[in-house]
Amino acid sequence: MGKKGFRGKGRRGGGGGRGGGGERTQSWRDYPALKKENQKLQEFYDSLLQLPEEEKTQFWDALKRELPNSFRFCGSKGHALAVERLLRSRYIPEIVKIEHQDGRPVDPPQPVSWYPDELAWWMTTPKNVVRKFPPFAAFQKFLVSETSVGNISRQEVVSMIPPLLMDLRPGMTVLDMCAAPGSKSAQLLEMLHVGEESRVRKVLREFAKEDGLDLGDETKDEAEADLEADPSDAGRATGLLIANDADYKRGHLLVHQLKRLSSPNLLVMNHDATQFPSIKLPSTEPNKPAYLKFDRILADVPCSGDGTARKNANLWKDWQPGSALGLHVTQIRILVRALQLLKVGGRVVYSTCSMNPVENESIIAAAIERCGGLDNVEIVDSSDQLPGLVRRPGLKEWKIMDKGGRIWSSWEEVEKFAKESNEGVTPGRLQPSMFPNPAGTNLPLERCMRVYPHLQDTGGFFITVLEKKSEFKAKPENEAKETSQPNEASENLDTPADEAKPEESSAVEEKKEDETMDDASPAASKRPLETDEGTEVPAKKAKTGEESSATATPVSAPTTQREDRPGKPKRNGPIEEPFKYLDPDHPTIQNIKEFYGLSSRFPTNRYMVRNEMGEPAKAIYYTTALMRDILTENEGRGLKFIHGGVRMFMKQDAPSAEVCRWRIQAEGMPILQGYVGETRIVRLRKKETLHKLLIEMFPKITDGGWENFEEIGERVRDIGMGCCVLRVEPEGDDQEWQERMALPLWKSIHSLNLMLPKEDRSAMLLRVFNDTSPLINISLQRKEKKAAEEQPQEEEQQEIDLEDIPTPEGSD
Ligand SMILES: C[S@@+](CC[C@H](N)C(=O)[O-])C[C@H]1O[C@@H](n2cnc3c(N)ncnc32)[C@H](O)[C@@H]1O
Repeated sequence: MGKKGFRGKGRRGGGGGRGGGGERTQSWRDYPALKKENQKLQEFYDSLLQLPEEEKTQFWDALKRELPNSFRFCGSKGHALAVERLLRSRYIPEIVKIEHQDGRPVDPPQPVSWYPDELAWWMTTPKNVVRKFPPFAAFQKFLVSETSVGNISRQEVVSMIPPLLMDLRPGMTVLDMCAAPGSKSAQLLEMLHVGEESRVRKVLREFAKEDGLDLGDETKDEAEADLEADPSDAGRATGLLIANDADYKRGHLLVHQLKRLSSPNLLVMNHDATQFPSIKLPSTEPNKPAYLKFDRILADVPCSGDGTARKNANLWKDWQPGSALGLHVTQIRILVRALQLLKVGGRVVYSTCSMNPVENESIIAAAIERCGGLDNVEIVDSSDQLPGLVRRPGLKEWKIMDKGGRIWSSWEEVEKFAKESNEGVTPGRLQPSMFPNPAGTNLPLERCMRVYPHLQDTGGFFITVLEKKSEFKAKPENEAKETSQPNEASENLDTPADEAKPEESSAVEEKKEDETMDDASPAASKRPLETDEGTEVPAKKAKTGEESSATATPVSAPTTQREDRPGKPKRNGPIEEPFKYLDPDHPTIQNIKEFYGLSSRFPTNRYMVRNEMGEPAKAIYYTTALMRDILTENEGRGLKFIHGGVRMFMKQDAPSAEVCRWRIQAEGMPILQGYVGETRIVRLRKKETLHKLLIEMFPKITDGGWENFEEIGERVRDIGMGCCVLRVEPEGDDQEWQERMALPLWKSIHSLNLMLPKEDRSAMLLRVFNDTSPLINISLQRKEKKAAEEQPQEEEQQEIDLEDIPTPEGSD
């Protein structure tokens, strides 16, 4: 659709807001188009893809058009579906009223046909039009608000494909090797948690029955819950996702993105994936160390990213054949390492947002060759997966464009040229593994999957699913090369590692992160990952290539813990705080248990803090049992863990000694709430009661203020001070008032406060009440009123000080 004009009514095109909104007609104007031409790029793909003339035009037209706007509903399925319902019922009816300037109606968002459960959507109106054009304002607000709280992921549709081909199931151990900014990791994490909510509710119902409590009829969801899907931890998800990125800053972007999913099953690491270290597990046999192997690995590697030209317009001027050539060796190493780390029977999904075979089919062929061939690694036929997704088979024959733009069909041709015309020197950056290997023609490379922009109006993408058939000892790089194409004269054989230096190879600009943190960008690494300050390298490179796939990669020097490397400058960023688990008998844990009446069924040996002393100071985290084993077993081994665990309790100033100083944090609430005793529970049923608690911060309950709280009034008047669980159990038929939740509520001497970050309050106000009014800080209003008076009363002053403290933003 591109840059066409639009017209529509006012700023409230999609509804929303209790405030005003004009009825002006608005139009969105064109802006000067960037020149989208690159002669070498066109020459290369015309020669490589050999598309029929008509299709060739469609291919280039699509690559030059602006990308459709796409997004995915995320989080637990029930919640994601609730947010998706709002799109249908509240926003689409308004979007269809918007018109192009020529009177054509705007296409409303549509579900992506091949994405399960209609959770992925797209619309032809580009992102920047939705962002800037007033009639889309309410819809844009919805997108931004739900993105900020983690219910929507603004993700390019092709980037959603790789996780869907992983056949990932709850309970699995999963590694995402190049994970930042994290949209695919988010998908993987959701898959690990599939069915958890209903499993947990079913188990809690069984516990209640054992305790002689009647919870009424089983819900449909509970009746359908499959406890066997992940049976060992009272319905909770036991799997693990390690999201890794070599870039420290992008690693933290990853943490920011994924923290919103509040998963105790997520560990974020910061390693070069070509040398991803072996992770120790508690051993079950004496003198026989055990190491973690993965069921599933995603290798969404750094690439030249020519498939993203629709949204990275700079690619048109920046594209150089050398960008792809320079990443080839790193990509092979990452894939070989992935195959080594995999369990037999496990799957690696390899993907790039490039259409260049030197980053795709040649990597698959070279990695299989280095791992010992098809007996050890199979290319999985995924043609029956994702029906509706139009794709093309992988190439069996291809050509390579050298740094200077000359196109070569085979390594023999290169060798001949080097010998006869170029004084034995190979043209820039070429090497044998880049070319179709005559010895490897039996590889079913047609099982690889190519997605081109014109097939269904997307970016370009490449995906291949590999399965490990048996353990192997990977061939060293040189040996693999010599076996395939020996050539003593080639300069490349002498300097293969140099070719992979990412800082040389990334001609592509790293993607500018906008508020959506959309991915599918190339993001090739921009600095040396394998050299400098040897102590930082977690696993020796030579060993990585040569070891058996079953063997551990040793860690060369401990670097994780603060005390290990005092004052040492760090390649990747500051050293992270250590992870220390608390003794279940620790007085703080005992105090928490007592105050909240926590059931003894809830595990107490998974609480962790992040400081050298191992004492609860600011936050207490909760992790799965597997993560605890990993973090404790690998302490001091030099592994760079940058995030793990969900904040379960936060330190809080309390109004008296009897009140527990550890409030339950919102992100830990879904895990813990079913185990909290009745003494700390408040049950809310009416929509308007929640509205009051969301919009008002610190509403007063003394002096009869509790009477304004409807069905919870008496309960909040009588319950002891401190943190309690507000169980939201909606009643009535309102479709937008159906979702059950548990939220932390703090009771002070005079007031109440929902312990939610402001952006969560605002997002919930918009979602449940279609209300965009600003929050009202009652405490602040009172404070201002008092400041206007001459002498504030001492007791009142004290109340304000106490109430000013318990806001989650302030204390996190
Ligand atoms: C294409 S992006 C990954 C996108 C990501 N999978 C997603 O869906 O959001 C490639 C990532 O690889 C990282 N990277 C580059 N070289 C790496 C290496 N040797 N090891 C691990 N990560 C690397 C980059 O920092 C970048 O974040």
